[in-house]
Amino acid sequence: ADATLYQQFGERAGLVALMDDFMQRLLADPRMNPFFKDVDQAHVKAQLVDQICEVAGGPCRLDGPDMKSVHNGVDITRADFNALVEVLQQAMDARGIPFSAQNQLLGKLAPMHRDIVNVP
Ligand code: HEM
Repeated sequence: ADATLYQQFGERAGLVALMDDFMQRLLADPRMNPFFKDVDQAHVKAQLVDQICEVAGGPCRLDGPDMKSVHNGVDITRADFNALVEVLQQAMDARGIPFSAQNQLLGKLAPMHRDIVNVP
């Protein structure tokens, strides 16, 4: 059978490694650093692992506030959203996640912009 999306991300261990690298890249990116430098990075990474695991069809559930509540304390533009996606793509490339799997995940995350982008 074909590998599931969750399997193509290396299951939970693969997602933990991906989110560790992603957070390092967010902090290293001058566009993203101001958003993430002062947050509880370990917590955000752990929540992202659960969320992506769930979105990719794995056996996890994100337990936390909805995306609108999480992000409404921060001003986020469409350009900010696109920059975060770009950094995520770099992290996925670095881990050798197949392009088609990357695109499937991004297709599931993209509609969340409606709840996350809150500045015109
Ligand atoms: C599809 C895109 C995104 C997803 C799936 C996502 C998901 C998440 C999740 C799961 C959390 C942790 C929530 C919790 O504490 O329970 C979080 C927190 C956060 N996100 Fe996002 N996010 C996205 C886009 C963005 C963008 C574009 C920005 C800003 C450029 C951003 C900034 C933040 C910040 C600053 C926090 C920490 C909030 C805090 O702890 O006060 N996120 N995000």
